[in-house]
Amino acid sequence: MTAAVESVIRLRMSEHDAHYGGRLVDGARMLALFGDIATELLIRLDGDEGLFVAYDCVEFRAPVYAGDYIEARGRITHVGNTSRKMEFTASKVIESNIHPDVPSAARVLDPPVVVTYATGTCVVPKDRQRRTASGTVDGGARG
Ligand SMILES: C/C=C/C(=O)SCCNC(=O)CCNC(=O)[C@H](O)C(C)(C)COP(=O)(O)OP(=O)(O)OC[C@H]1O[C@@H](n2cnc3c(N)ncnc32)[C@H](O)[C@@H]1OP(=O)(O)O
Repeated sequence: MTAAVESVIRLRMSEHDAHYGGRLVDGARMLALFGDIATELLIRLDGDEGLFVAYDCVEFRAPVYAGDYIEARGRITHVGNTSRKMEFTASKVIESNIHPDVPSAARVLDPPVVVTYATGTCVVPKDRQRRTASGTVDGGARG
């Protein structure tokens, strides 16, 4: 049996990530994080970066601003022949810009606020899968 495969990325949204009025971050920024999460999940499961074939659900549930700390998580929910179905969440764990007169004021969100939720499917072609029968990646195969 293959152990549960999960991945986590935590980072701060920078001023470069602000795209809209009020320093609002583009929703595509969260999808870029999910792409990196998916890549790690595939490397851990199959020893290959794979390809994202489709999102079947993307929900932007709360706004993200420059200065916020975001924790993105993902897990594989189903392993098919070449397909790997995944579920993703991005949560705001620290909120910045909370005081109109004190730009450095910020607070920890407990519990975190889910800002983006998505499900999707990635593909690793059979000839690129390097998972052994015991569920571990065969590190010896190259080229
Ligand atoms: C980790 C992140 C990476 C990226 O972001 S990469 C950048 C964006 N992605 C791409 O550029 C990928 C471009 N697309 C492709 O190159 C091809 O397209 C694929 C290689 C991804 C797939 O091509 P083929 O293998 O010929 O497709 P099939 O044989 O029709 O399906 C393979 C498996 O994928 C499932 N599938 C196909 N379409 C969908 C869909 N729309 N939603 C959910 N699943 C889908 C099928 O069922 C099957 O699965 P089963 O092998 O396990 O039976």
